[in-house]
Amino acid sequence: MLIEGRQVCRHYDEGKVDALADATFSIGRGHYVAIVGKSGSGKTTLLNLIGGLDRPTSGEIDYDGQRLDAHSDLDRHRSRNVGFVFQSYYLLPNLTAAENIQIPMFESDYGPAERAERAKQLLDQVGLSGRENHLPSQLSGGESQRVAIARALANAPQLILADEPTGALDSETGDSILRLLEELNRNESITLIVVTHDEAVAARADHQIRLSDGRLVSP
Ligand SMILES: Nc1ncnc2c1ncn2[C@@H]1O[C@H](COP(=O)(O)OP(=O)(O)OP(=O)(O)O)[C@@H](O)[C@H]1O
Repeated sequence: MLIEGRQVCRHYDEGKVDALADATFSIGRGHYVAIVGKSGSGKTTLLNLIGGLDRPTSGEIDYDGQRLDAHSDLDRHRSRNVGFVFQSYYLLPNLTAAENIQIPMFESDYGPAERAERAKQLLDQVGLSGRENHLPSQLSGGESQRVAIARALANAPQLILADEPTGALDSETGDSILRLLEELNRNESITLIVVTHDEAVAARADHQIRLSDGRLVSP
């Protein structure tokens, strides 16, 4: 298994809010998994724990056999292993598409020429050839999300975590974004975890992790 969680809990406000309680789950290498549930059910909380953006209050999460806990280097986990895609893209408005894609590469050993070449290749890969110098304001929502996906791929991650990646897009554009993520999963064996409240989106994944009030429920 690539990711294993055992009795993972995340409480907020000194235990008054159980965002996630006793979650035990496993996700295999190369799998395509949806984390699905209503608003407030704990989906983003679980995704953030897997991605090392947050730590559990109790319980254990192992990534590729390494414990993600108070002693582990979560910065390293995030920059080496994980590509993040969010509903609202989070592109920096004053940087071009190519510059946005290069941001995570500063955490790796790429030199300037290699960074520029890699950004160009990644733009080609997400279907945006020739848009290197476009600013985010010059891109549509779907194009912005493609740039965000290219940025997620910057350091060749094993895992993509996508939090409502189609939430801000119309259904046709959303479908094309899901197809792009699914191609990366299928063709490059990147493990793909998509958070969604939309059952139709969840049904596209091979496995579902279903949450209700912070607890895992059987399908
Ligand atoms: N930083 C925080 N402090 C206090 N409570 C929080 C915090 N973050 C999340 N929560 C609470 O934890 C619960 C789970 O939130 P979470 O964002 O994981 O749900 P979600 O399923 O992703 O919801 P949505 O689909 O609306 O984004 C909610 O009750 C939320 O209010």
